[in-house]
Amino acid sequence: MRVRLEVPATSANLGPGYDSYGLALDIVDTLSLTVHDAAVDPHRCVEVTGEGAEVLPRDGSHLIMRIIGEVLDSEFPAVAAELRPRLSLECDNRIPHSRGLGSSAAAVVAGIGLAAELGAWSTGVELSRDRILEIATAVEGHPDNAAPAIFGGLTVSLSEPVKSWQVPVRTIEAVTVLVPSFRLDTEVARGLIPAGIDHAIAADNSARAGLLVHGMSNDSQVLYEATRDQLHQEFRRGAYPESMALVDALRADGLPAVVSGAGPTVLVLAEAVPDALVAEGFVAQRTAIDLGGYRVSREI
Ligand SMILES: Nc1ncnc2c1ncn2[C@@H]1O[C@H](COP(=O)(O)OP(=O)(O)O)[C@@H](O)[C@H]1O
Ligand SMILES: N[C@@H](CCOP(=O)(O)O)C(=O)O
Repeated sequence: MRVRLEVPATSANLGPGYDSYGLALDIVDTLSLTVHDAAVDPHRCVEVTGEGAEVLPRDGSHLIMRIIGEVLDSEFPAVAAELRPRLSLECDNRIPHSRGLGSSAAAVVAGIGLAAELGAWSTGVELSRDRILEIATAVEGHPDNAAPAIFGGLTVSLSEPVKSWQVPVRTIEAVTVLVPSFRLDTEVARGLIPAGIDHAIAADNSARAGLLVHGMSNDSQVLYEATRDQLHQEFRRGAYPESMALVDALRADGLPAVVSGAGPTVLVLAEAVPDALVAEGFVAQRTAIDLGGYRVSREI
């Protein structure tokens, strides 16, 4: 028995929607989980091609394998001990790591989705996508990447209680990501956010977050005003100065540019960016919006 799963990259925040807004992108990791007849070598149960192939572990400490094991234990305890030693995983990774494109959320969602499919096959019990979001949010600490990876499109999510809604995207079909070669660990970037925030800033961000929904659904002309943020990007400027310089230059040219997630990738809510504006060290890529979230299928 084999389960195949494709999971999209995601861009969180979109400017004003810190820890709540996210967009699924057509940059996809493909995973294949095999259930063998007998136990496999636990030190060599994972194969990786593409992003991270040189550094990711090949044993049960691999993030996706670890999540599969934890979800089998917690959600499908009757079959977990019998299944876990017989699993091997193949990963074909396309989502860049530590660039603000939701690679860790994609890995976590993939692990839960694979475990859910395996659990359903062996017990008949289905995990809903809402439950998968709850589990992924508990692991990630925020729902904004996991929600679009699960449901697709543009999502607005709450952390308490964990809940997410899809917002129809009608004004744009694709966006541009400008991906640098340098990395920033999301945990490090989260450590730069202050605990409290000025009331006027919160009010301004709230207005722009509402406007962003209007911009994505009805009127792309408002996307420039809608994407200004004061909740997170400025506090992190010192951690990604090149990205903020690029955001500033793109915005000076009238483009709705923001830092993607915790950075350092820059996201522009437009299908193209003039070549002259692409700063050295960044690679511009047009990417369609993924509308369905992760896809899973069984091969028996
Ligand atoms: N497909 C994957 N398989 C295994 N580990 C992964 C995968 N994707 C991400 N990770 C882990 O997550 C780390 C990146 O997480 P993070 O700093 O949150 O960045 P991102 O913004 O890309 O989510 C990687 O260095 C790696 O340890
Ligand atoms: N809201 C989070 C989003 C992190 O996204 P990632 O793709 O950088 O992991 C934050 O801004 O910290």
